Amino acid sequence: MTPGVAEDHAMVGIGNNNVEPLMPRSTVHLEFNDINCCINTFAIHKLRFVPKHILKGVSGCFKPGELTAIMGPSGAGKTTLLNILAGYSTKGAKGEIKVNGVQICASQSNSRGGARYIRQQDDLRVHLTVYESMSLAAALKLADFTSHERKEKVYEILALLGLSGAAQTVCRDLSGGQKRRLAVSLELLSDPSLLFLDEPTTGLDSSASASLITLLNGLARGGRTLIATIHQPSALLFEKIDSVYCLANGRTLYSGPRVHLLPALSSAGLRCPPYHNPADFLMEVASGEYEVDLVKVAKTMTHFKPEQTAAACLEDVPTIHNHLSIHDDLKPKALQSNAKYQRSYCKSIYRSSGNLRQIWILLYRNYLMTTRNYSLFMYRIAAHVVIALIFGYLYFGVGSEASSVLGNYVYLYGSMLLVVYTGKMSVTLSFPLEMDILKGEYFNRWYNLGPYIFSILAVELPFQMISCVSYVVLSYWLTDNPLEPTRATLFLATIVATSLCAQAWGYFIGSTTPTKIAVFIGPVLACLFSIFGFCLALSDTPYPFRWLHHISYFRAGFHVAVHSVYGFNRTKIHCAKEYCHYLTPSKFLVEMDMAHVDIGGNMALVLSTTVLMHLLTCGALWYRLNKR
Ligand SMILES: Nc1ncnc2c1ncn2[C@@H]1O[C@H](COP(=O)(O)OP(=O)(O)OP(=O)(O)O)[C@@H](O)[C@H]1O
Repeated sequence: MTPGVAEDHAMVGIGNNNVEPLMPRSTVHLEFNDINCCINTFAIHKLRFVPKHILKGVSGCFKPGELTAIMGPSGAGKTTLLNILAGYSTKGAKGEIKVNGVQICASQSNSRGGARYIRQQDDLRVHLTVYESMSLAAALKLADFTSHERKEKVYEILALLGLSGAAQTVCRDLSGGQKRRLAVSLELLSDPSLLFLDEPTTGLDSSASASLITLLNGLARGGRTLIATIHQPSALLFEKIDSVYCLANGRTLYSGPRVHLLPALSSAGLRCPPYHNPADFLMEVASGEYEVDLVKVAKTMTHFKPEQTAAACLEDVPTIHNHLSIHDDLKPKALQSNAKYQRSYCKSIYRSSGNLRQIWILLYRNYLMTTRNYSLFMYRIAAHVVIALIFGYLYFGVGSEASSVLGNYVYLYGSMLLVVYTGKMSVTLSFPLEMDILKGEYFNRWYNLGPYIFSILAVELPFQMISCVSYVVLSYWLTDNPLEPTRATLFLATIVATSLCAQAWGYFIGSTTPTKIAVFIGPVLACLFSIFGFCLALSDTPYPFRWLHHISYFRAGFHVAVHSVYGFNRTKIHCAKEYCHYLTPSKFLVEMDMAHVDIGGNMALVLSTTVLMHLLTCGALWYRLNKR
């Protein structure tokens, strides 16, 4: 461990009982000014795009040591604001964000002081246990820790979030509240100073919500800046919130300490009835139930708390730092004068593991998940074996009989179609189904895209190969096709390569099209490509469609497969009938327009298409993950 990191460990309390456990290494002041968000949406009745102003010049600041609730009626722009502040989605955003005084543009998607974002949906790997999820995340995020230190940290966080008892529970079986707490625990591993949570209490009952908010409050007390969108907290829950940021129709209605909310509302002539939940009252006001001019109300409330203006935000830093016993070096003056220092100050000092180690950890994670969910893989192998038996039965012995050459041709075509469909369709939904969780993990910097894709392919590629081999070995033998090593090996290699090419297409389609389109575009493309070379000879193909013949990996694979069985000067085939039209294999190849098949060229087409599709998939995923 490097000396610098050892010091940092001391600061976060690892092995040091004098410091508050799990205290972040730095504090983050988040200030934002005049944030606007305008998105062009298509208006069907006007048949054109019209601008939709979601946020209209909102400003405010969030301080360390506080849990701030972003509240407001549905559609007020809470999630949009949270996304922009976190840098998660900045589409259509304008304005200025300052992290410890360092300015960034709202439309920039870069780091907001090493922020972590916990989204509304539980992005958990359901087949892993709580402990496995935590220890794998720790292995990815805490490269400089020894395994003993990582283990200690995992247990420390699990204890803090009340999950010690559920450590060996599979995530799928956790309650809603436990899932939310685990989502928080996973991000706490790298001690983020700034944590965004989108509706953490949605779907939880009142007691689970209360315990989660209490916990978030405790985390904020450790010096973190916690910002959560909360729909309609109960009075009990509201008590645990330090600051309130309320939006109404995309404008700031109130920004300030919770305890000042009711006096501020009163100053605008809005008195909360006795025994009424202040949070409910605020929501009623924000929803327009009191028929008051909300812009005027907001203005009056701002005047009620002048210290809540953005300029006052940084002035509070010394107090907070003193309160948190942060290192003397991290003083506000230095923060204001040295932008470069401020940036490093905000960054997470926890070093993520390198690419090779990420591959190793992600492979292990995939292995664990696959062993827990092996039925899917078993079904796939079983499907290939069953189809091999059915084809073997239907086309029994056709490969060695001249009168059944056309039957064998259909078997070869059917085999190609099967491996193309299974290769493509088994992975088409891989990325769409993974996308949400991948986005969350990638945004929170668990790993890089390269190791992630490698770890997926390292499991899927061998598996598809095994499926193809089990199909070919059985069906090829039952149909009595030539067992000469060269022919059989070439046939097997062609089938496997074509299937892997279809698989690469499946990944590409899944990573570029919406789920519902992906599931039908895959078969449509497979069907289109299969026509060329099987039903349609090149000479019969109209000129505008000939390029499809040339780029069809299906055609290339199919021609090589047929050639491996009937080409290479195969001698006359046994004829059990009086007359067999295709007694000579070369005659069959000539009539099928396959007399001259360029084996190398076709295989190169299949392999290069495979590589190209994987590269395009990487590019598409990278774009989707980095597009904000
Ligand atoms: N990408 C988008 N394109 C068009 N409109 C959008 C987009 N994102 C958000 N909106 C619109 O902006 C408004 C605010 O959305 P947002 O999700 O921020 O509200 P919210 O306050 O979080 O609501 P809720 O509490 O219901 O989740 C809504 O009317 C929503 O339809």
